[in-house]
Amino acid sequence: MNVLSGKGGVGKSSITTQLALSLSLSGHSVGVLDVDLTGPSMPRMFNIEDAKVTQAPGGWLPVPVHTTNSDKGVGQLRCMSLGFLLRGRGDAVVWRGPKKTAMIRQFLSDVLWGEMDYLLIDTPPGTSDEHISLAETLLKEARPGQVAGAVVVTTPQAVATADVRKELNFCVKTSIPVIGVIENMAGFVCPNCAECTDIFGKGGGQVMANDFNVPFLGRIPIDPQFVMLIETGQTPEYPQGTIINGQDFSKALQSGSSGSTSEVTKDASLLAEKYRDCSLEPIFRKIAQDIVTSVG
Ligand SMILES: Nc1ncnc2c1ncn2[C@@H]1O[C@H](COP(=O)(O)OP(=O)(O)OP(=O)(O)O)[C@@H](O)[C@H]1O
Ligand code: SF4
Repeated sequence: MNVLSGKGGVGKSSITTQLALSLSLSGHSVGVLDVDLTGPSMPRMFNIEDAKVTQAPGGWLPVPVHTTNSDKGVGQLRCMSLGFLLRGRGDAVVWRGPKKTAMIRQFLSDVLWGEMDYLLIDTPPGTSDEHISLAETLLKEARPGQVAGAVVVTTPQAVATADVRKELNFCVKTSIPVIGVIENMAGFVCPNCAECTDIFGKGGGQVMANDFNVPFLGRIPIDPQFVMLIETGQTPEYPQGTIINGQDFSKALQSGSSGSTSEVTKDASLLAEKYRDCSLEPIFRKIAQDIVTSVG
């Protein structure tokens, strides 16, 4: 599935990482392909910036992020990003359209994913060359039923939703099925009392989903602890008595996990363990389950 938005900074990459973690923690084999060639952020978000991609006969081997063993099965998460091929962290890609298109084609055809239940593709904002190339290649090379579709991310305000409407029109024009719309940054979770306030308004995502007759997958609030987790890999720490969506997160922190039955194997990234202590985890888990049900 493809995570898209017409607007930058709405949280596509963060949502891609969290959906990928939710899916792998529930026993699926997941690949994450970062085709944001001008600003690849997956290596940073998964805390695997120093990893190197290995060239094997027949293609590139993606970077393993983590493996989980649970009653639901063995979940694996692997990632491929241009970021691994750039020499330094700050290096930027200044290629023109045809070179970008060629690289995306190569990413889609030359990565040896192995067994995989879901491939999540994180795209740059807009409806640029990358998107058209990606849509064309995906639709041309996929077997019937293999392209699940696009998850479109928006924020609640009107401006974001206007840009995101263009993205939905793009999906209609290029015949990419839309799995659903996610409204991110929907309200702010206060770090003191966990009260959620709708600072950017409310409901733009739901209205847009209704207008395009596509499913609305859910609202994700702003949680400063989530920024810490994503940007620095730091464990979320909620004050005593923090109840979010009916779950006591301060208690979860004391016990070291939020009650999930799955165990992270020794080689697993700490990120997966920390992720389970974040208030947004139950929301992402529900959205991931709904996506699995909808795409099969
Ligand atoms: N629900 C949320 N709560 C708190 N912070 C968030 C949330 N969603 C995203 N962020 C933060 O917002 C910033 C932008 O998010 P992200 O990089 O995922 O957006 P993007 O749409 O992928 O951006 P780009 O258009 O640059 O690719 C990041 O610092 C991220 O940690
Ligand atoms: S939500 Fe409550 S605790 Fe949080 S900043 Fe506002 S008044 Fe203070």
